[in-house]
Amino acid sequence: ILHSKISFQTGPEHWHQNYPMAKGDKQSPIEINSKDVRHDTSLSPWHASYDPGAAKTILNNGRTCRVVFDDTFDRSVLRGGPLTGAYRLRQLHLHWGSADDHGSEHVIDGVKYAAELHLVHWNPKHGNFAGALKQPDGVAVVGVFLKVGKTPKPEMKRILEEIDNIKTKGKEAPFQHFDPSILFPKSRDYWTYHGSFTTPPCEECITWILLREPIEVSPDQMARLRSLSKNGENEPMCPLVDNWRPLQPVKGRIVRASFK
Ligand SMILES: COCCCN1C=C(N)c2cc(S(N)(=O)=O)sc2S1(=O)=O
Ligand SMILES: [Zn+2]
Repeated sequence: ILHSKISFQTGPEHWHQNYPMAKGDKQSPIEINSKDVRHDTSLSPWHASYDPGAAKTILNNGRTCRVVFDDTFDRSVLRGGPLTGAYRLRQLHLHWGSADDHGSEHVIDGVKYAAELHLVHWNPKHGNFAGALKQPDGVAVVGVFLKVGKTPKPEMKRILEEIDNIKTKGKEAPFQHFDPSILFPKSRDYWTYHGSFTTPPCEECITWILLREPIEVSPDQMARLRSLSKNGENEPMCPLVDNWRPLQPVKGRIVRASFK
């Protein structure tokens, strides 16, 4: 019998076959080892000034849960920190695991968090988002770690309540009057380094700003995230979990810290 084995080579170890950047020397995510981090006193604080009216929709694209914002003008912007100029907020999304002991993309001194929130901003000096992807200073992503705890952030509720309306791939729902800066932890401390998208085509256009202090989510909120399906509504339910990319080589890059 001819064993017709169709191997769908879609895993992260195969991305480079279609996206050569995936094997570049500035890939993300990476592990942050505090002993190798350099405290940079010249790093200024970062500031987000977001317009709640810029929030538009929330969707399940089969790979993550994403909130999209109006980025047609400087309406919701990120400034300061390692950045020059104002970067426009385009979307936020999450990466999470099938259990609480893993799920984040970046790892801090061996610690994997249950999830990682990414707020994606782009530099309007490059005209549009597509143009920004081609520039080393084109995109800035703020990463916020999520850990499971007893005092969940009430503001996380808003995103996770919407999840019931976008259970399957392709589902989109209005998501308005939302200021994502309410998701930020108290401390402004961050690490920053130059890296890439953690999904294909893996362009190396991202200034990563990873917040040191995690925010808390409840076990129920994590269960909701894990109740999303990778498949469409007329297909079998396939839990959308473990949508994180494995660690990539640091290749001599310096990670700077805004704190001692
Ligand atoms: C409305 O947005 C259209 C483009 C959506 N994007 C697609 C990704 N896979 C992606 C992954 C990103 S990550 N995990 O490196 O932050 S940022 C990003 S993104 O470039 O913002
Ligand atoms: Zn991401």
